[in-house]
Amino acid sequence: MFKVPPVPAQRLPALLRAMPKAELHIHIEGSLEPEMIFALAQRNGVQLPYASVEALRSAYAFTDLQSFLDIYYAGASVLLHEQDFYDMGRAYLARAAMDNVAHAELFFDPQTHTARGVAMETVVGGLHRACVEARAELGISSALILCFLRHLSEEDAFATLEQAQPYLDKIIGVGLDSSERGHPPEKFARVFARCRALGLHAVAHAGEEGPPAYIWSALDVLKAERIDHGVQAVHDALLMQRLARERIALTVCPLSNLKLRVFPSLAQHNLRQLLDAGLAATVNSDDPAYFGGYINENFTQVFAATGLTARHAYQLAWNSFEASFAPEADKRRWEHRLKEAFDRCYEYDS
Ligand code: HPA
Ligand SMILES: [Zn+2]
Repeated sequence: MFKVPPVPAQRLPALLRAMPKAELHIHIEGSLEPEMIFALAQRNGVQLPYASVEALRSAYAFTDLQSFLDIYYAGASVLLHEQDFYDMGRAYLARAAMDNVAHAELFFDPQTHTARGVAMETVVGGLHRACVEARAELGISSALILCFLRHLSEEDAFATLEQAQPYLDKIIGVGLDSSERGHPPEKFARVFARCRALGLHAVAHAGEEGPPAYIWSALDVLKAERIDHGVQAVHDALLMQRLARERIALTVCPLSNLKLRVFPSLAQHNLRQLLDAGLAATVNSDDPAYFGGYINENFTQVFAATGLTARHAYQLAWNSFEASFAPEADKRRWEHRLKEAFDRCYEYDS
């Protein structure tokens, strides 16, 4: 293992920003900034229940996951055309490249769009074009993960998979998101089995607000390869041992957890506990336009609040590459760049 050099505390934020990293938990609809929501509403003739960008932004005061989801789905209603999905994806990838994201795996929620009459082809086509062009023009690698909305039925999820069949070459995997409580992973056992048989990777949100039992069933029933959030695992010692032993990555989202009141303050976030227990945790932004920061902001704020060190930073970035679904050769290249960033750490200014 690479020996992480000592990094003076004042240089740590600059190192966090400069180090290459992968983002594995970003809902692309959650990257829609209020300005873009208004611009798309105007372009598409969609009426919004907010008078201005400021009025919309001031509605971003959440008390839990559901209070966020209500406004998040309303924001996504301005997306109608292939170009809209392209613009949204491209804007996120440009922003992520500025944060030295080498690779991003983008969640998208097709049911939010197909329910409004938008075709699957429009959604996947626009997002895929953004990924292809961003790689060529910005050098950022990316991939798409189709998420099923867990508050909807198994039947609806199967219909969505059916609609996605012609575009499976543009999708690396499936996920499970939306309202967690009352919608356990086992509700989607058969859909996930079908997806895995089709060669798709599987991930699932579990243990954000829901109990450790949902993490167990995401692993055992859905065969999820990563757990999105997973922070409630600390309440189950046996589960913690399993996650550590099997190196199952948790895609942790500190600012999301703060804004949705999963933790009362960032200082009380359990990221350090997860890392120190040997879990393959990563840092991600979840829905950056809604939660007050992109990935680097998540890194710098959670490090400042919890006293994480350069050794943790290296581990988090390394975990993000290891846990990604990218080709092994890409992972090795990014991990080499990561080491170089740490070797140059004396160059970074606070
Ligand atoms: O954090 C989240 N949890 C569940 N569903 C979501 N959809 C967007 N963000 C989230
Ligand atoms: Zn999420």
